[in-house]
Amino acid sequence: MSTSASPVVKVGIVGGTGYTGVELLRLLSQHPNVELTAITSRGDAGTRVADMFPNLRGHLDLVFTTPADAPLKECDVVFFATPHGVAMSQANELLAADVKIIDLAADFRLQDTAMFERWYKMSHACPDVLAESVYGLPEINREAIRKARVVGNPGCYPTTVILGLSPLLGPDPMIDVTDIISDSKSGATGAGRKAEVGLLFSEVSDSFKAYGVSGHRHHPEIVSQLEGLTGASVGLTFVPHLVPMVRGMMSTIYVRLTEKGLETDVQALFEAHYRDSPFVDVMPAGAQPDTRSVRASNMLRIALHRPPGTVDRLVILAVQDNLVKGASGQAVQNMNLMFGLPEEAGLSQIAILP
Ligand SMILES: NC(=O)C1=CN([C@@H]2O[C@H](COP(=O)(O)OP(=O)(O)OC[C@H]3O[C@@H](n4cnc5c(N)ncnc54)[C@H](OP(=O)(O)O)[C@@H]3O)[C@@H](O)[C@H]2O)C=CC1
Ligand SMILES: CC(=O)N[C@@H](CCC(=O)OP(=O)(O)O)C(=O)O
Repeated sequence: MSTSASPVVKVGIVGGTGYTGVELLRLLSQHPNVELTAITSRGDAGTRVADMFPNLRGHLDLVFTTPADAPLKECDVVFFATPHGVAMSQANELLAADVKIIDLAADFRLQDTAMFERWYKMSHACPDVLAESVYGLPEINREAIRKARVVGNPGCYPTTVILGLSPLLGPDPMIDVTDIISDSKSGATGAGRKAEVGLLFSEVSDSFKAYGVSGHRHHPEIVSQLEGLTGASVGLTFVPHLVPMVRGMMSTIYVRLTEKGLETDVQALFEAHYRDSPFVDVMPAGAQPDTRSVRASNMLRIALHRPPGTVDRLVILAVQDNLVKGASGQAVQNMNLMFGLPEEAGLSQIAILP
């Protein structure tokens, strides 16, 4: 990285043709401190990036290269916008060349290798690198991310659930941590750009369904982070849904307040907790955040409700763009911290309405 008054970070992206890859390209091509150096595709090597993605015409003059030909070792940081298992196979080689790594997949999210192997059906290629990696959720791990060489960017659902609950946790939590319910919904880009019958327009549109109810790989990721924040066993019912929209994610989280929580002004608690977090907006009590209000921006909006019918129920609404705060925007936020840049650099986009 150059160290002039306006430092420049040389960036490589493995997996530039997918949805999170093109979102990284959109954000990084406008970032004031980034020089995009390498972008890979196995199937489209030789194609100009702006020919595949016309939104980048005039902003990016690069050609896809194969991962083997890409000058990844000349970069300061490489983003892996690839399926699970790709980043860990190249991590040691890149680290030896002094290249930092941000993985958008799950190779560096679960510290327990047995748990990783159970959920992802592959053995971990570099447990030593996993042990030094940092879970890339800046709002809970900001200082550790600043010093990290390897960051495991969170899954999209976990970002909404963990940030929706984090102010309520700690050794003496405000909620009953044994009984948390998250009813979560994602747009179809959450499943990536791959060709699959279940993702066809005719299958997804004009319909609405739950999936992964008996087990989803984000469940252990969320639980392990919540347990780290509270130091106790967490009981979570997590039900993801696929909704007929392109981008956007919403988690509706149901909890029961403890005596301590009932005595606390939870609205003030959330506002104080996120006062210095530029990408978490705690809306006024009773507000109704919608996914449109965060579309294409790195913002996660939260609102708290105390619905009638019980004395201790708190409902937390959390919305984000799954491709931005849920993936590529969060990855850029992590890069900013790792390179001593302002956390908001390149991430000031306001949501698109309508
Ligand atoms: N979509 C979302 O909302 C979110 C996704 N994620 C995670 O981010 C990662 C990327 O997701 P997404 O962009 O949606 O996925 P896509 O399926 O849209 O894209 C995957 C990309 O990886 C490349 N690729 C596939 N296999 C390999 C390989 N063996 N070596 C190198 N490159 C490879 C493909 O490019 P090519 O075939 O051209 O080489 C393609 O560019 C995934 O791990 C996903 O789970 C995380 C949070 C949210
Ligand atoms: C709608 C949809 O299918 N979403 C994906 C989650 C996307 C994501 O964040 O997943 P990773 O953990 O793979 O990074 C799913 O449920 O598998």
